[in-house]
Amino acid sequence: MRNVLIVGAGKLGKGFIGEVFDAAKNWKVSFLDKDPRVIENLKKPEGYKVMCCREDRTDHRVITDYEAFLVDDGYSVADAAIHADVIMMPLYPEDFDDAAPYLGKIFQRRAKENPAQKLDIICNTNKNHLMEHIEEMFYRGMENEETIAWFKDNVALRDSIIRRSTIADTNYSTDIRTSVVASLLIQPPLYNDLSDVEWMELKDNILLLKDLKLYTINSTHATCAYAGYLKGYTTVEDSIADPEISQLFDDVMEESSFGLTHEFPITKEDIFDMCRCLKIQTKDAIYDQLLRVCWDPARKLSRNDRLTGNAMYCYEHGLDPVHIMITMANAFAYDDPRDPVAMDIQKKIKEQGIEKTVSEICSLPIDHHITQCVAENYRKLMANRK
Ligand SMILES: NC(=O)c1ccc[n+]([C@@H]2O[C@H](COP(=O)([O-])OP(=O)(O)OC[C@H]3O[C@@H](n4cnc5c(N)ncnc54)[C@H](O)[C@@H]3O)[C@@H](O)[C@H]2O)c1
Ligand SMILES: O=P(O)(O)OC[C@@H](O)[C@@H](O)[C@H](O)[C@H](O)CO
Repeated sequence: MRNVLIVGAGKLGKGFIGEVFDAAKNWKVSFLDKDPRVIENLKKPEGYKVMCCREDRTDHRVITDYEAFLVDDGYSVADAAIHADVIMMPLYPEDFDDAAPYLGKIFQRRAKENPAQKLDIICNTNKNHLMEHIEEMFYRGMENEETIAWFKDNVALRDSIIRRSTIADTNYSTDIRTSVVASLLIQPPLYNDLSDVEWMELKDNILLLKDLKLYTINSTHATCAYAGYLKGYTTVEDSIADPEISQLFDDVMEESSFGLTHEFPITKEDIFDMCRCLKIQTKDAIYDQLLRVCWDPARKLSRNDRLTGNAMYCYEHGLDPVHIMITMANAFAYDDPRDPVAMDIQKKIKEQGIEKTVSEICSLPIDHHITQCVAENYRKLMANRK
């Protein structure tokens, strides 16, 4: 048996990563999470359920054979971390600032007790250009140069690209749905062979491909989600069935393709290849929640993320990103009270006005064409919403 430790046992951790390693049979799966509700639920004898929606069939999987650890001061996960062959980290970007130093501390023991076993750490976020920061966060937890030297010689810290949606009502839910249509693309090389784990694929050029994915799959996903929210829909499926939103989706994809093909040495075929999964219909719908896809609009609107980053590539290469800027305005109008970041943006708009808020959240000058157009779109949208 080989050992995988999954750090972050929320929707993706349980519903995608945990499920595929469990299905691979010769892996012992352990989970680590900081939320006591996640661990309490995972420790129940009935385990957790995943509805795996494939193109031709739906598998109803029940996963029971694993260990689950809470992040605690006693480091109860230490043994699992010291003997892991692979550590998967399906976390939000900001969570690495706690999770990596926590593991870094445990690695001080691993470097002494189990130095020869090679380790792969695979990060699972939608944020690009984050790996140097994550590496620094690991070192922050290590108090001596020997552990850092051991880490550099024996650990492959890698990024990945996630191309599937995995849904549940909460991160601690044990009833999860996942769309099984595309592999996890992992930056090579790894020390361990993952070829027995379905949906894991080594892929070169992850840095470029991650921008490509974020600026197509995620920009259109966000487009659909913010427009859908404003029309009162609650799922991606209902939203995309609306002809107006479907047209906006296509228009944003066109603009994204223009920006990417002008910024990078890639072709429309590369984009089509990455986005092939968007065209695959699963036999049963997963009912992807708009709340999850809209979640944290400040990150999604930040300078190098799926909306502003995309709009800037178009702008810099001479195309006015009219439809991406509609989506950006929709994101500023998104005001679901369950989303604290959206609430924070609404407060900023009230206090300092839309232009300053767009400039601040998107890190663009206040007199920039994109700032001005997004603010204008927002004003029109709000006038019609009254
Ligand atoms: N769910 C999806 O469909 C999906 C798809 C693509 C990418 N992603 C990305 O995957 C990551 C996880 O998303 P998710 O939907 O599973 O979120 P989630 O909120 O369901 O799960 C995240 C889990 O991480 C745990 N966590 C946070 N900090 C931790 C720490 N320091 N130590 C241990 N556990 C910690 C949380 O308690 C939570 O249970 C995000 O970066 C997201 O953008 C998700
Ligand atoms: O996870 P986020 O918040 O960055 O983005 C929400 C969704 O767009 C995202 O999770 C997708 O479902 C996923 O990237 C699969 O394409």
